[in-house]
Amino acid sequence: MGLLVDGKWHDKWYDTDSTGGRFERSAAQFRNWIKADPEARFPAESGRYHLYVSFACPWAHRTLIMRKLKGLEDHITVSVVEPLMLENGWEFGDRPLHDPLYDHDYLYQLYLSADPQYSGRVTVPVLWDKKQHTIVSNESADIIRMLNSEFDALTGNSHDFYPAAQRDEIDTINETVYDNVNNGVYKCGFATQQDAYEEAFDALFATLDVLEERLSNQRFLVGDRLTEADWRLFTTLVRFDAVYVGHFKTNAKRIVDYPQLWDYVKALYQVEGVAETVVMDHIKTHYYGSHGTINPTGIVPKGPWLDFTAPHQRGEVL
Ligand SMILES: N[C@@H](CCC(=O)N[C@@H](CS)C(=O)NCC(=O)O)C(=O)O
Repeated sequence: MGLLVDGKWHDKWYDTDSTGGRFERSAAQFRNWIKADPEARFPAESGRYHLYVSFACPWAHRTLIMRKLKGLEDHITVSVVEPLMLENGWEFGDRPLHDPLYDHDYLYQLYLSADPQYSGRVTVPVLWDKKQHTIVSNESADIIRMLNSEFDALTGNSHDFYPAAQRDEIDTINETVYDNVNNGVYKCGFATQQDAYEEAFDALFATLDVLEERLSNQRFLVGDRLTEADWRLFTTLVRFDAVYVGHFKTNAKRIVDYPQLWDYVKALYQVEGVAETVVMDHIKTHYYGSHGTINPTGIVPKGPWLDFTAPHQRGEVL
């Protein structure tokens, strides 16, 4: 685990000394947009863009799901890094976990080719432009919106996961889910002081209780149709019992203990194409094996046994 400073790699864990033991996620720095407009700097074109992801990462996972649901598999190529993130950060390996574009050993080399003086964390997902050899975006929240709308003319796929009429509601729920759940589990797991951990833990379970209640009255987070808000929540829920409960100490309850949330996560898992984006082996190997300060032995627990394919009650989903 490390970061680049003025173009040089440093092997360094997150700094929580200056924040009272609290983990604070830094903002993504490449924030360009692919546009449907052919005159744009990054126009939507088939075969031009590549997604670098980790199967372990919940943020990258959103982009894989959106690529799948928007029928973009023939238009945007993808490659997957090694599950372990160690002293050199994300690494490429032997096929199929190699870098198919440049044969780099480490993801930070890709960041350096986009910006030789880059300072910051080297994160997945990365949306890469093969034509200009640069990073379009390393912010998953932006990437899923581009995939949702900008390639529709190419694919003819008009599923809209961010419909105009629901945007305010989606943005509002996203904010709570991001702070307290998506990032909330990391705030628990990476806290280095008791009060910082407990604060994040309380906010996480208070929010899960609210979501459980909300899902007892409606099928999805925003009314009756699936939106990006659901996919953003899903990638955390699907990792929760297998990883966060133990590794990040988020153990007040498991997702299987919440009847609505468990039903909901199964329903989303069973949407066509989604199951193959959930690679539990990479997920468990990554978390338990990459964070030496949290799990020094690197032992990966064998359980739990979760059946996301069991029947659910949420009706037809997509
Ligand atoms: N804001 C980014 C966050 C991505 C992120 O933090 N990814 C993690 C993997 S789950 C990562 O690559 N971390 C490496 C690091 O922090 O050094 C997004 O949503 O795309």
